[in-house]
Amino acid sequence: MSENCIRIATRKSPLAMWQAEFVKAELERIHPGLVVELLPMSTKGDVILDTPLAKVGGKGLFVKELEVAMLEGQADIAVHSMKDVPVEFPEGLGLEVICKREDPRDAFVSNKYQHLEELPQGAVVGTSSLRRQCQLRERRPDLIIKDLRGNVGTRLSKLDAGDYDAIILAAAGLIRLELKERIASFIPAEDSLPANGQGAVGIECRTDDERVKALLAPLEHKETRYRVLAERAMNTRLEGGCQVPIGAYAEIDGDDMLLRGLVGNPDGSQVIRGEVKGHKLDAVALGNSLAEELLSKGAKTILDAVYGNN
Ligand SMILES: NCc1[nH]cc(CCC(=O)O)c1CC(=O)O
Repeated sequence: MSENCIRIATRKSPLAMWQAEFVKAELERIHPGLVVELLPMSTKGDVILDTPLAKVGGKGLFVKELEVAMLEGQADIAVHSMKDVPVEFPEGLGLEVICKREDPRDAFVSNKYQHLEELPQGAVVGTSSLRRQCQLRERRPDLIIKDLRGNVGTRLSKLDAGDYDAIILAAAGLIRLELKERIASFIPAEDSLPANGQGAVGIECRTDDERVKALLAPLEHKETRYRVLAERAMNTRLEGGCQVPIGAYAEIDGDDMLLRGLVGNPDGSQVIRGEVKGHKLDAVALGNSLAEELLSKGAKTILDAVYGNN
């Protein structure tokens, strides 16, 4: 591949394309003369759109094809929503850069109501995220949760068609796609603890590609990396697949990190919460210790039931 070119493997969804274009623009701005090309691809996760994600199973549905492209040399880097990146990378690939985080909160989107609290008894809420479902049901067992899949645009059109009273989406995706005005209200982390990595974009590349790694380095955002490291460490220790509602959210103030986590049942009948505080440089240790705390408080029973380890 030419010395002065970088090829980005990306999914074709508008959000994935936005993220790839963002990285392209940043790289071209920082390295005048560098040519950055996009290689848009379909992934298994894009193809199986009519099955609830929790039932599709298998990790990394949205990244595998991109990784093959890098290993085979058709592409140099892949840009991912950190939320969708599996904890382990194939031999020869690694997550070189984590970019500055967008708003990590979940967003309440509705054409009729401003806030979650305004929803009447039995209102229909769209989400396919077990994490969001669990936290909604915990407070409002009366709500009817209906599955909602597809790209951000598809989800909004299903809301507009009247299929739901409200839907929950990541604020970051809406903001990036210039759809911020669709957000009726931001749901505070206390009420809907975000998924690990939500709102952060990561860049994967071949671990031995020093040329590409040097070009990518200026895009790294340290604070976001510590936060995402802590959140992912918690998830990793819990072996969090997509069948279990798990939330993990780290914040940094100076050198201090506060990491909050939860594990629950999809129906919200059991929700286990915990938090740890420590130095941001101990992000991974904090994630591990929070996972241990959650396991000892009963998360183990929930996980065993879901994974059939009894
Ligand atoms: N699971 C799909 C997905 N992956 C990343 C985002 C949003 C943006 C982000 O978290 O960076 C979304 C959509 C959503 O959850 O509403």
